[in-house]
Amino acid sequence: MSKQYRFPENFLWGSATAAYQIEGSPLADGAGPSIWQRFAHTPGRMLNDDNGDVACDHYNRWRDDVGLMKQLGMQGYRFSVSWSRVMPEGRGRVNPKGLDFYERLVDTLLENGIQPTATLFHWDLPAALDDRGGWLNPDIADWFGEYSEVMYKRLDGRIKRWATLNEPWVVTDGGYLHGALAPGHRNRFEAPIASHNLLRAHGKSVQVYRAVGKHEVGLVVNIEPKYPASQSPEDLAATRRAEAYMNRQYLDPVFFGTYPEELREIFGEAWPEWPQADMDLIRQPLDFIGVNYYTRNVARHDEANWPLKVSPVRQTQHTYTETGWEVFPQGLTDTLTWVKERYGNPKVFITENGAAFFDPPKAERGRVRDPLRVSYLRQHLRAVHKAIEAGCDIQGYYVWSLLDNLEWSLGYSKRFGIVHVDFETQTRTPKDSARYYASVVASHGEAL
Ligand SMILES: N=[N+]=NCCCCNC(=O)[C@@H]1[C@H]2[C@H](O)[C@@H](O)[C@H](O)[C@@H](CO)[C@@H]12
Repeated sequence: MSKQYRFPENFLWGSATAAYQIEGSPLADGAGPSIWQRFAHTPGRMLNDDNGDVACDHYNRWRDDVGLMKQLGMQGYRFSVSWSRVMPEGRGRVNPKGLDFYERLVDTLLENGIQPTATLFHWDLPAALDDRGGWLNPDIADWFGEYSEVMYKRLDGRIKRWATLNEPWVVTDGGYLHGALAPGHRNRFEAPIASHNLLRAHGKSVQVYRAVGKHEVGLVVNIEPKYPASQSPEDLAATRRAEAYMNRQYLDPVFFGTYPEELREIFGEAWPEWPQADMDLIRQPLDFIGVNYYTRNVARHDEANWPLKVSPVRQTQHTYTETGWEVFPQGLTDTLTWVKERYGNPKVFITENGAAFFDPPKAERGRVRDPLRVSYLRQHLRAVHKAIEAGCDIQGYYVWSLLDNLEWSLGYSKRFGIVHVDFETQTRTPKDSARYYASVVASHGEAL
């Protein structure tokens, strides 16, 4: 075996999913609706009118899915908790059957030697809270703190690593600025408020964890490195705006207590003055940062592209995935070294990395060949190793995703899983990429 890809002894190899994308049964056993339950049942919002009523039926098949992770040798599993399954109205009443579901899942993961990592909010806000303004209502920081306390008190210790939020940028950009994701708003004035309240809620949750938790809590962000299409002043400024908007908007407040100045430039009159008390709340010390990496962006100035005035430039020399993302593994190394240099080499887990390539709706004689995904994983894991060799404190990697699942408003049209799901029969079939990833895990990276 080549020794060139040696990973740290305690490096954790896992896979990741999210509640609304895999569980199904969104209203079972006393669960309340989330905004994604509402959004997915709103005509015209979802490709092919797909929804999460069944998804991967993980709510009923969770034990077999843990068995699948065991079979693949997974050491960790990152999942998300459906807030409205646990608290149907988002605050106040706790639904014991909702809590029981996650407790059984966690106990079974532990019995199988798999470390659970839970994300408290992965986009599926309780609909009852959205009725009260959702992320636009400043009270949501306390609502999220209350929900966090329920989860921390019940499961901390068995869960030793918590993430408060998943990708506040996507929630804001998709849910409040461009409207492609729930709750489907398109408002330049709402987006900064929602984004700020997401960070305030994160800060409140971390404060609660420091009071009742004994292990680790962090934040998961998507980072997409920006490269200028040219060295023209316009393209360089556009690249800086895009980089501030997607990559610094969340980590700067958390690490420095300040927003990037470009945000006022981008949002203009729609960017409020934020109280110092808010910035102090957001700036809670964290135990780790989760980085989700998919692709890079080559940015050019585009006066017409509201409000960022930036557009991507397609790179013809590289492969693109089914979601239209360039395969660019060097961007992962660049992202990890950028985080190290800008934020003082914090402990990082790559909490999502993967790709959608075309896979058939059904396996053929028990096999699903996905060479492009095998190549994607190999290249990106090598990119991680390169960052580790550059001194980055990377402590784990979760492939997105364990299962083919509901790709939000793109429905079931995009398959990210290393395990194929036949959505007619719910049959799971490990793809070639699952076998490859399992061999990498078993060899602790040497099979890369
Ligand atoms: N150009 N461009 N932009 C790329 C920006 C990526 C934004 N989307 C994500 O990161 C989502 C993350 C989410 O956690 C998961 O729930 C989603 O299923 C995956 C796959 O979509 C990724």
